[in-house]
Amino acid sequence: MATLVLLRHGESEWNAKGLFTGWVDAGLSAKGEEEARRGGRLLSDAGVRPDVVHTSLLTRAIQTANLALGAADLLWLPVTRSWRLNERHYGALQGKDKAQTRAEFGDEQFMLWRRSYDTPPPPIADDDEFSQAGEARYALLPEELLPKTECLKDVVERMLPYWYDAIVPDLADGKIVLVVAHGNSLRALVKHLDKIDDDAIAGLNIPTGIPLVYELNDDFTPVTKGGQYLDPDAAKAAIEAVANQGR
Ligand SMILES: O=C(O)[C@@H](CO)OP(=O)(O)O
Repeated sequence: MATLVLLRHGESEWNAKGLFTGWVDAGLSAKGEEEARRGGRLLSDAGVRPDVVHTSLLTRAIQTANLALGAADLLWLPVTRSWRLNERHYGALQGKDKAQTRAEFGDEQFMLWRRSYDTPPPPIADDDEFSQAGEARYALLPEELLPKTECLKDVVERMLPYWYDAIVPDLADGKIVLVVAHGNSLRALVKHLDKIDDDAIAGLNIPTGIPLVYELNDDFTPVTKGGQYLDPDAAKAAIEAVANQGR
């Protein structure tokens, strides 16, 4: 049996402003910093002590990992980072206000872009102020792999190689693995773990800063579908809030 802990970063400055964020490198808000610390305390209170950590390359996930690990007195843990755990690239919607986008394009189109499995937003132009073209952080990434937009299906496809090549080997070694990532990269991972179908995944939202613990069987399938949030009541309220963004 193996233990996997998923943690979405705390509230970012852009979450607080209601903007589509994607690969834009927004930092945590003061509330998000506190959520991250609380996530670390929830882990230690529950006696869940990760052995290794995986994060995306985005500041809000890295800050969250650091704050949570600091609160759990685990800042010394080995950490590996990958672009494959990044948030979904939101294409030309990056930097746009969610409520305004919904008002302009209507509820159906807004939800298609936000939660459908295979409809990506329009691609972002390289000269858009919110494009990642030329960012030093992705200098080692071949140009054809740097997304200009992604739907959740694209995220599943670019995330799974990291799951199988980097995370599963740690789990197979008997390590408790903490993955600190994003709303949509974690939705992609949960879709895979819980075998959620392409339509039903639209209804799954992940709250900021609350650890989600999965016990896994020897074949890395969940013992209990959906795992267990360490603060289920807070998770329920926060999931509702994520679902209602832009309204
Ligand atoms: O803007 C984003 O990048 C994501 C996560 O904050 O938003 P949404 O929940 O709308 O997919």
